[in-house]
Amino acid sequence: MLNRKLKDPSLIRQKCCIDGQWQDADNGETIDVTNPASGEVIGMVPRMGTHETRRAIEAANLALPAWRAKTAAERCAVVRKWYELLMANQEDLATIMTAEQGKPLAESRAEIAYAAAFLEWFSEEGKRAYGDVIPQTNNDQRIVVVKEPIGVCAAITPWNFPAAMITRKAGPALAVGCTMIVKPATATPLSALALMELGMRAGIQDGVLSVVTGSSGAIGKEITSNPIVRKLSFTGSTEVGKLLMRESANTMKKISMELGGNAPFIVFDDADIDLAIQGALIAKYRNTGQTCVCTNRFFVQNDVYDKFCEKLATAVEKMIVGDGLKGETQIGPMIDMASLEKVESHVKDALSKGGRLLTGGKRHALGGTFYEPTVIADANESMVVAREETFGPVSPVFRFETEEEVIQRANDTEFGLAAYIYTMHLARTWRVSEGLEYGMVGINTGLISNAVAPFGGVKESGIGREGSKYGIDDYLETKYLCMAGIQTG
Ligand SMILES: NC(=O)C1=CN([C@@H]2O[C@H](COP(=O)(O)OP(=O)(O)OC[C@H]3O[C@@H](n4cnc5c(N)ncnc54)[C@H](OP(=O)(O)O)[C@@H]3O)[C@@H](O)[C@H]2O)C=CC1
Ligand SMILES: O=C(O)CCCC(=O)O
Repeated sequence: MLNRKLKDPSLIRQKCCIDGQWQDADNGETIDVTNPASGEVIGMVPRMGTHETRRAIEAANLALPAWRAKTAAERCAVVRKWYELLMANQEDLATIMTAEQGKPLAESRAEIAYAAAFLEWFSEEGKRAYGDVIPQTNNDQRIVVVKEPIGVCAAITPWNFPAAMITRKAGPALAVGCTMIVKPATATPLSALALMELGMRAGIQDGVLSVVTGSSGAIGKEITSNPIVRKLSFTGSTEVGKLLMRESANTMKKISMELGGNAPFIVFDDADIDLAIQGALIAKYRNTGQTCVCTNRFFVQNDVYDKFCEKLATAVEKMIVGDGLKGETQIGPMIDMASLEKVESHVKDALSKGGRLLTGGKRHALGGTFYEPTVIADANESMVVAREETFGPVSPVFRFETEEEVIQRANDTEFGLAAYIYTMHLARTWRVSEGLEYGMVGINTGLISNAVAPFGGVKESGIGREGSKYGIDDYLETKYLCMAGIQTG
């Protein structure tokens, strides 16, 4: 039983919070929440739809005037308190996350700290939504620019980061005076509801934040069609992102999209290979390969190709697969059977097109949705893994000869989220970083995520930036005040 593992079992909420009230679905329907490591049902949440979502939106609209009228310091104190409560409950929140998502407990703890860091950062940055005074072109006028909260916002979030993707959106929204409705992924609602519970304890007022679980189609349609919602922030697949963008066009919402990737990880001959292996393990196998910034394609230069493949396979072979709640686990289960089957099909395709299996390559003996961490050498561009995001623990390793060639191959995708390069050559670092059509480039590191840095992609990987000082802009409107009559008044 999950609640027996928690210091504070009241963090497990199985109702949604709308307008400060914990509620069931109008028709009483529920959805089971399962542990992907065991298949065990660990809870149930309401299957809400259009009407409940509309009520949450209306409550957010009613709560907006009072929330935006508070001073930035007052709002930011609440967000800061929320941060403190996340950290005070880190262990319980991590346990809930691992139970419903599967990632190793150490990664869940790290995600709670990462999620909390967004609240801490925006509780400070929210006080700095500065405007401007622009030098006038006519002495009778003053040109003043003010920043205002955009209004009622909505967040639709994925299962792979059940806490951080919520705080990365709700933190800036609430800090600058917006209100928000969150629709978490159906696979991981308990983390979202636990965050909501802590948000209420922190003093978030009724209606300022609501969490609605249930039918993604119905909730999504209400969010995108309702004119009250002025902004939608989405993290998830490119396919759903495009659909939501199309649906939002009619009401001309401001949009942030954080979508899929096809990250290249480029290792040059002059790289520190051991450092590159360390980075590769993080950039590829974190969250069992299920992050949008996970490496999808390794490109390794000729002279170090064999050495890199051998070292990577040796390190990957040692990774411990198992239930994330067990302390030693490094690779948890895939989120569901469909994800496992996608990984299987990518591996099968790669091996049928000349890939050389160095380790892994099949379902793990533990059964369920566990898959062996895998390394495939001699990858080539005819393989599906070259084009599609695998979203699983598979490393295809491509060989390259020249810098120009690898930049061109790395950019040969519709995606442009994260890229990684390993080289000790300073001028090359600049050339390659500038040549890569990606929103983020890790240089001699496999871990780029940081609340103080701008996270986001180019091309079909999305629109907008989250985290950092840039992440606040998406929740603000710029208003221009033209003040005349200065000389005559
Ligand atoms: N960029 C990223 O970080 C992520 C990328 N992905 C990629 O997408 C693939 C599929 O994963 P999946 O979880 O299905 O991703 P989705 O894009 O389907 O899910 C992300 C969120 O969108 C919701 N959603 C799904 N369909 C709709 C809709 N029609 N209207 C409104 N909301 C909707 C989901 O709800 P619900 O859970 O209820 O379906 C979830 O809350 C992965 O294998 C991976 O390749 C997935 C997650 C994150
Ligand atoms: O994978 C994702 O859905 C985005 C979050 C990843 C990160 O912030 O590191």
